[in-house]
Amino acid sequence: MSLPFHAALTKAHAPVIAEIKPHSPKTGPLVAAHAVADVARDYANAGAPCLSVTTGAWHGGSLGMIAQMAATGLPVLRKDFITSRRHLDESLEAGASAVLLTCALLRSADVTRLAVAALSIGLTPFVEAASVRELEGLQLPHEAILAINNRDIRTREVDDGGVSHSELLYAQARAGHAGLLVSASGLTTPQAVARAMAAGFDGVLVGTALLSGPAPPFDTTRAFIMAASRTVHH
Ligand SMILES: O=P(O)(O)OC[C@@H](O)[C@@H](O)c1c[nH]c2ccccc12
Repeated sequence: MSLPFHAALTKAHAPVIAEIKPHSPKTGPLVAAHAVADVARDYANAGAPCLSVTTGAWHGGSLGMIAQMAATGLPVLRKDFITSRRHLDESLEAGASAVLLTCALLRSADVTRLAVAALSIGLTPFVEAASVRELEGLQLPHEAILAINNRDIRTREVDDGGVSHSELLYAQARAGHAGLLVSASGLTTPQAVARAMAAGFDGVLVGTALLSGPAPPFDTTRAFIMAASRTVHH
């Protein structure tokens, strides 16, 4: 039996996790707090199967935004620095369907422990790794989602800063995890999304680009959704 966030991504025609990051440390304000519910509705209407929100204060987020976004009926990923069982319970109570576990913050044994604990209360663990070393020690339950974070400071300067990082780590990630693989962060164009899908990823996560484009979020999201549409194989 598959949990809601995992199931929604698995069966999506265009597996785009659309994220709201109210404030970007890099680009400044992206969404006013009062507009979170409206943007979530735009994402849903544009065809996103799953949503994500950064709840940390440094991103202008809050726990209450989860419920505002879950009101769309779509499952919501909580992105925050989650390091304890208490954070998992708090996420569930706030209405989340999935939680971020960041490899850079946790020992790999703790990633596994928290992933198992998340699943036991019905939350999908969304585990973010950014390097060969972080991937090496990982032992994840099959129902966890493994995301390659493209924002890796160590390679930012030698690649194009985005999807090529996912392409480089794809084979290792696939070999180390039997479940879903997502390319996350730094996907700035629909072309980058198409490349991640062509590389073999099961989905993508996009935040800033949906909110900072010249067009309204609905139109931008449509373009990213089209780029992620799965080609039908016979
Ligand atoms: O806005 P982008 O480049 O599409 O990236 C989103 C997301 O991955 C990023 O916000 C993120 C990655 N890891 C995190 C940990 C906490 C909060 C936020 C994040």
